[in-house]
Parts: sequence; C-alpha cells; structure tokens
Amino acid sequence: MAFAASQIVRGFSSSAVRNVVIKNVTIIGGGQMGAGIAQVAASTGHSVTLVDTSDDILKKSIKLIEGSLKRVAKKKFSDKPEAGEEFIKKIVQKVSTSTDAESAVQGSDLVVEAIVENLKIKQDLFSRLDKLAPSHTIFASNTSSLSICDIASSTNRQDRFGGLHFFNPVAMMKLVEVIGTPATSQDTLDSLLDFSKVLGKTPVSCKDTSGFIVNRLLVPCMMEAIRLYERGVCTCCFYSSFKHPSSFSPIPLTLLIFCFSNLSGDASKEDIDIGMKLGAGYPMGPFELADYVGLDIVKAVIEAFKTKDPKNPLFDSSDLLNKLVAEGKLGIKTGEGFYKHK
Ligand SMILES: C[C@H](O)CC(=O)SCCNC(=O)CCNC(=O)[C@H](O)C(C)(C)COP(=O)(O)OP(=O)(O)OC[C@H]1O[C@@H](n2cnc3c(N)ncnc32)[C@H](O)[C@@H]1OP(=O)(O)O
Ligand SMILES: NC(=O)c1ccc[n+]([C@@H]2O[C@H](COP(=O)([O-])OP(=O)(O)OC[C@H]3O[C@@H](n4cnc5c(N)ncnc54)[C@H](O)[C@@H]3O)[C@@H](O)[C@H]2O)c1
Repeated sequence: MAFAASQIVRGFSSSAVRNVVIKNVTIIGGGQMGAGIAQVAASTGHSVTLVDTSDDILKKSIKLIEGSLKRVAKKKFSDKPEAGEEFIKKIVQKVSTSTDAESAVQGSDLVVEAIVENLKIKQDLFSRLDKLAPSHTIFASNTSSLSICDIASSTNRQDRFGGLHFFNPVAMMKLVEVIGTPATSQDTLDSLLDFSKVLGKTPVSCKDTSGFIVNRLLVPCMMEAIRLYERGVCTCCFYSSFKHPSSFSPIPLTLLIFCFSNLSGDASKEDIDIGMKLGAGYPMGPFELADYVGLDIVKAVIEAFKTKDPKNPLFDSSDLLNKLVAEGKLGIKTGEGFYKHK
C-alpha cells in the first residue's frame, strides 16, 4: 500500500475555502472495525490515534493490526521476509494508542467512531468530544444501523458530521458507504469521499436511512436464514401463531407431526451456508458471516431497524439469536456463535 496522506480541499460555512490535509485521524473503539480502520489509515500514511477503554484492549487491537498486516506482507514480500517485517513495523509505528478520548481528538482532523452499537453511548461520546475537538475536525460514525442524524444531534457540528461505514474485514473489503444527513455540508461529504479514496476504497454515497444500502439488504437476508433454520426448532406453526395471533390458522395433524419431527429446521445451518455460497456466489454463508460480524452486532442492527419500522416482519427478532447473545456466544470474537471456533 502506498503512503499518501490525503490532500483535501475543504470549504467552510463562510465563503472562505482553505486547504486542509487530513493527516491526523483519531479512531475511537479498537475492536475488529476500529483496529481495521486504523490499519488502513496508517497504511496510507496517516498518523493514527486509536482509543479504547483500557490498555489491555488496546494491546489486543495492535495484535489484530499486526495479524492482518502479516497476511498482507506475506503476499507483498513473499520472497523478502525482512522487508515484510520492516513494512509491518513502519505501519504499526504510525498508530499510537490512548485511553483518553478527550485528549486524543485535540490534534485531530477526522474522528471516526467505531464503538459499541448503542445510540445513547455514541451520543454521549460525541457530545463530550465536540467540546474539545478543533472546529475544523470532522466527526464520522461507523455505525451499522443507527441514524447518523440522531447521533450527530448530540453535537454542535452537524454540518461537519457524517457516516463512514466500512466493511469487515476492513483490510480486504473495498467498499465504504459515505452517509450525509440534511445538515451535512457538501464540503464534509467531499472530504469523506476523498478520504475513502485515499484509503484505497470505493466510496458510495448514501442517504441516512436504516442500514444505508448494504446492511438494509444483507441483514434481513441473514435474519431470514436464521428463521429458516430455527423454524423447526421453534415448532413453527404453534409458535408463530402465538406470536402473530392474526395469522393463526388450524394446523393439519400431518403438518404438526412434520414440525415436531423436523427439529433441526427447514435446513441445517451448514446446508444453508453451502447453499448461499454455491448457489448464490456469496463468499461466506449467512451463519458464517453472522459469526464473523458478531451476533451482538447483528442483533443490534435488527433491533435498530425494528425501532424505525416496527411493523416490518423482515425486522422481527429471532429467539435463537437472542439466546446466543444472552449466553455470550457472539461468534468468532468469543470463540462460539452459531458455530464453534478454535
Ligand atoms: C454489519 C456491518 O455493518 C457491515 C459488514 O461488514 S457486513 C460483512 C461484510 N463482509 C463480508 O461479507 C465478508 C465476506 N467474506 C469474504 O469476503 C471472504 O470470506 C474474506 C475476504 C473475509 C476471506 O476470504 P476467504 O477466501 O474466505 O479466506 P482466506 O483464504 O482466508 O482469505 C482470502 C484472502 O484474504 C486475505 N485476508 C482475509 N482476511 C484478512 C484480513 N483480516 N487482513 C488481511 N488479509 C486478509 C487472506 O490473506 C487471503 O489472501 P490471498 O488469497 O491473497 O492469499
Ligand atoms: N463487526 C462488523 O462487521 C461491523 C462492520 C461495520 C460496522 N460495524 C460497526 O462498528 C462499530 C464497532 O463494531 P465492532 O464489530 O468493531 O465492535 P467490537 O465489539 O469488536 O469493538 C468495539 C470496541 O469499542 C470499545 N468501546 C466501547 N465503548 C467505548 C467508549 N465509550 N470509548 C472507547 N471505546 C469504547 C470496546 O471496548 C471495543 O473494543 C459498531 O457500531 C458496529 O455496528 C461493525
């Protein structure tokens, strides 16, 4: 990856336009997304400060970055392992860590938030940072499902606030959704689009609607897969009749026998995954992807959609998903989700 800090011309609400270099980026949240965003920002020459709540978490974030860079270096420097080591070292050196978000944003041109998917917590964070960040600093959220407008409402810089939605794994996924609210200035949008390109990504512009483009299509599909699998487990007909009394209908005995005997659902999760990979060309099946993304994230996304559109059956919750999350089985990050991971 080439080193090239982004040269971005940005206008301000007055007619004055000045050249601003997005050089210093603060990323809040050092989980799988924050670490990935830090990696690509550092790899493209930006100075990065990665913030999380403890030094132990931040050590794990750096390990995540190193692990991903090792995979990149293995290909890029296949015949020169020392050059690969040097490459990793140089990039990691561009990432400093901090547990003090308020201090970290003070020299920042762009703040990208990638913390827990919870509106109140994101609003509290941005409201605190708004008082300390320089006036030119752009704020962006990597939220999967929450309204950018709702998050930005906790600040006094709604013209300099947008969504910057990366995909997992950030090092590999080429897309970034750039989201503007009615209050986001064109200069801010241009800066976010330019920044995404400098990171080597392809940005698409989205309105501030539930799930933007990709998650609005992807997550209901994932939930349909879970329902398809869970249907038999939940003795479907009785269960859904209680859940949706208006749809109750007498169930023939043969169907009931089928339901109770078919306790592993309409298909196994393994077969659903194979089906979507080989039949629809997905790189991962829906259960593999849910484990990869994190079941807590999938649950938070579908709940956020439901809050905005309560009557839409595509946004119904899943008892199986809720149970796994309550048990702390969040997918790869905790070692077990729909599948067990080493
Ligand atoms: C919910 C949110 O808001 C939005 C989201 O993020 S939704 C999730 C979006 N993401 C997806 O849909 C991911 C779907 N999966 C994939 O695209 C692929 O499975 C994948 C790229 C993750 C891995 O590819 P796959 O072929 O399955 O596995 P694997 O052979 O291990 O990796 C392929 C290549 O990617 C590289 N790679 C995979 N993960 C990597 C990482 N984290 N860092 C660096 N390189 C990585 C590997 O080194 C390998 O490189 P090579 O082929 O050149 O040797
Ligand atoms: N997982 C995905 O595939 C994916 C993809 C795109 C977007 N997102 C979004 O990105 C965000 C982060 O997701 P993730 O999967 O990286 O989660 P994660 O659980 O892996 O990481 C979140 C990190 O934020 C930290 N954190 C929580 N509250 C904090 C605070 N107040 N200050 C500083 N750090 C704090 C946590 O300690 C944790 O390390 C969420 O909004 C999620 O919806 C996730």
